[in-house]
Amino acid sequence: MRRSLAPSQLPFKEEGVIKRSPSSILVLISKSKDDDKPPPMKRMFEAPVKNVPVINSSTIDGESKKLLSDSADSGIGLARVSNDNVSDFTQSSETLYFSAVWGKQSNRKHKKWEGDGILVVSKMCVTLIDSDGKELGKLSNAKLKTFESGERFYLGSREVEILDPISQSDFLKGRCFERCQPSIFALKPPRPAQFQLPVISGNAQPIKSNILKPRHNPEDKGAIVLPRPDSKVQFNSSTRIVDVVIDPFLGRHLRKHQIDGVIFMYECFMGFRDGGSTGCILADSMGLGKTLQSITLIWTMLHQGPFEGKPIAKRVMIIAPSSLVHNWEKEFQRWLGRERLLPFVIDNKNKPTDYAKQFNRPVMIISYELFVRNAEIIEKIPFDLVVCDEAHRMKNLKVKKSESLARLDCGRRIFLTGTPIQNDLSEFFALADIVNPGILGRPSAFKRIFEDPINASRLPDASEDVREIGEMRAQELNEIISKFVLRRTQDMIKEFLPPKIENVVLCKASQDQAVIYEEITGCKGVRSIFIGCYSGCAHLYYISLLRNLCNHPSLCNVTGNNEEDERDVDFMKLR
Ligand SMILES: Nc1ncnc2c1ncn2[C@@H]1O[C@H](COP(=O)(O)OP(=O)(O)OP(=O)(O)O)[C@@H](O)[C@H]1O
Repeated sequence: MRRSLAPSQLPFKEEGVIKRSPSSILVLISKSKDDDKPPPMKRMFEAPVKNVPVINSSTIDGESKKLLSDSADSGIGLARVSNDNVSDFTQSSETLYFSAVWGKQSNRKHKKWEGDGILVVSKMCVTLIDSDGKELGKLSNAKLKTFESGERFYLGSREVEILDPISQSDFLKGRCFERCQPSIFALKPPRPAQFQLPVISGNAQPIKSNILKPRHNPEDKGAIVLPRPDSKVQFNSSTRIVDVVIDPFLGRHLRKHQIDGVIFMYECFMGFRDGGSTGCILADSMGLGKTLQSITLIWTMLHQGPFEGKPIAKRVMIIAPSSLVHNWEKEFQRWLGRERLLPFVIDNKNKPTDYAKQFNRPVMIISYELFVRNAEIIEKIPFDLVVCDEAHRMKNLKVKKSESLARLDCGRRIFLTGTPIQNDLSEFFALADIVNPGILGRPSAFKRIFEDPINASRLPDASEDVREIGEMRAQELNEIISKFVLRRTQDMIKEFLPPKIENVVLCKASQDQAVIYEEITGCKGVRSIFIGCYSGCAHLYYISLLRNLCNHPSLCNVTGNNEEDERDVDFMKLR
């Protein structure tokens, strides 16, 4: 989207001053018996009579005139008239796209446009879409009119001005829509050095050395050095850059994919990746060691930083399901030992207010339930990093934990989850929007630009066009999310796992199980499934009933949903 052409900056143009692009005029032609008559005042695709000139064959050169008349002969079609090369789109099925601005119809000279939009001009119709992907109006069977930069026309109750052509690929990928906004949390520059009183001679401090040493030697064998800020990152030129090296105490345990994961999280955390957002989702599948990767990053950030070597984080909060809170504590102990870092675990005795008062234990671990209950107090603690384990719990933006988290004044957020997309893309949107506010745009726009076209393209009866646009949008979405989402599968740790051994052990059914089994398999519903004439969809119901029976007969709860089956299976006999 061309922000320089924001509606507020585009007043209506005065009569006769519309600038015509010298290189390209696009003409939409519909052969009609009215074509030779002057257009009535408020017909679709006609310029407002007062201030917008209508392009017709008398306003263009000879060659173009020929093209127009040729095109007009063949009915509805598109023609591009160009000064240097003339190409005929009359028979073409090509769709063309333009950026545009739109507003209410009015004759006021200095009116502000209400919004940016996109015009989709196909052979048969012209559609105006707003910058959120919402269709604002459509015109089919358009009458003879022209398209070029600066051209204005009416579409329904709106007036539209064409800006520039958009490439087909930008439209198919959804790039022309307004969506990616940078995170609201900009990278904080290092704090300026504190003012120091001039000292009396003789008591002068030794001159600070210009060379700062990294905490661990980057030259050591096996040293893991994190990336330095590059030219994309803004910082004061006098700031000294120091290598950040992972503590070898942890580094020697890290597997290759874990090193990559720590580097990825570090780059996001520091805003070094494209887009500059500072949140990320580590979506490695189960067992890849997301906890160790997070602990490594936390430990590094608590002691080091690339700018003047100053640590980047002073306080870190880890939010986890209550069943995993002590697991986190144990993992800290396992990898760092209590003498290096003793996390502050919030429970009935230790409150967030106690954590806020002390400075020796920088890492606070809290369950989601206690986090929500203490949200108001926690909001006042200046955390530099928040890590959320099993973050798919935030798949709904309206639940309290999501709302409380979104309110935290800490832009450095790391979400850990093995299942970032559980059911649909709107759940993923919620995660992304909390971790990097605004990165996927507004929810309604995301739905229209990505979710709906992608879902539509996966339906079995999707047309070729629908499939193409869905695939392109999916590709584009992947590209956007790859900046802040990292996912690896268990292939990464295959080499570290012992071979899988499967043992099949057959167990004889008990007498009760055998009787119930006969009851179930002999009932009307199951019999009709077996002979293939069951019209309902109770297959899964019976499968889970039989699976429960294998575990224990008392799990066959017949007071379930399916009344018909309940009547059919006479479990009362068993009691
Ligand atoms: N480099 C390593 N060397 C040895 N053990 C490791 C290493 N990385 C992780 N582990 C161990 O593997 C186990 C699984 O790790 P972890 O719980 O972090 O996985 P995860 O990705 O968080 O899985 P989940 O999605 O189930 O939470 C843990 O017991 C952890 O201590």
